[in-house]
Amino acid sequence: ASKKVLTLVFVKEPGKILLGMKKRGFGEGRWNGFGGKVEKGETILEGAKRELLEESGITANTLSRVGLINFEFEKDPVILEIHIFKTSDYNGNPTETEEMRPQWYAEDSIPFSQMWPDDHLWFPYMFNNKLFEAYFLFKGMDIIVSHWIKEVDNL
Ligand SMILES: CN1CCN(c2cc(NC3CC3)nc(N)n2)CC1
Repeated sequence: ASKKVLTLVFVKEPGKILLGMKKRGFGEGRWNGFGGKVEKGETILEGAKRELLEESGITANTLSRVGLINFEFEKDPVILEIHIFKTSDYNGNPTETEEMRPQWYAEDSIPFSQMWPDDHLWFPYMFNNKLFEAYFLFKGMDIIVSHWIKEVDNL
């Protein structure tokens, strides 16, 4: 199996979270945080900040770690390793880009039915500031065959 390292960043305000509607590509039609691939010559953190800026117009001054998830798909050798961050220390206003249409959501009305099916399982860890590691085995893009989530002290 091979591993693809990806990032995912959430922008937070008290009681609110910024989500983006993915307009094309992987995850199109689902609300999510902002992220993408980590390029050669950049750290995961640099990649996360770059993708946030490219996809939302927001510059994160500091990112804090939220969790680490490995996703596997039946019959597919490529594992996605997603490094998840959040920020509430940032500059700029959410701006629609070719990739994403940003919108603020109250934390108690997240549109989970229009998001990846794993999200409602690990979002509570993010909201409760519990650092976590997780693994999900998917069948296609909509069915979780198995998963685990554990709190960790550090990643
Ligand atoms: C660069 N992007 C970041 C977001 N990402 C995913 C994936 C995901 N589930 C996996 C079954 C697909 N769940 C969330 N929330 N985000 C895909 C790669």
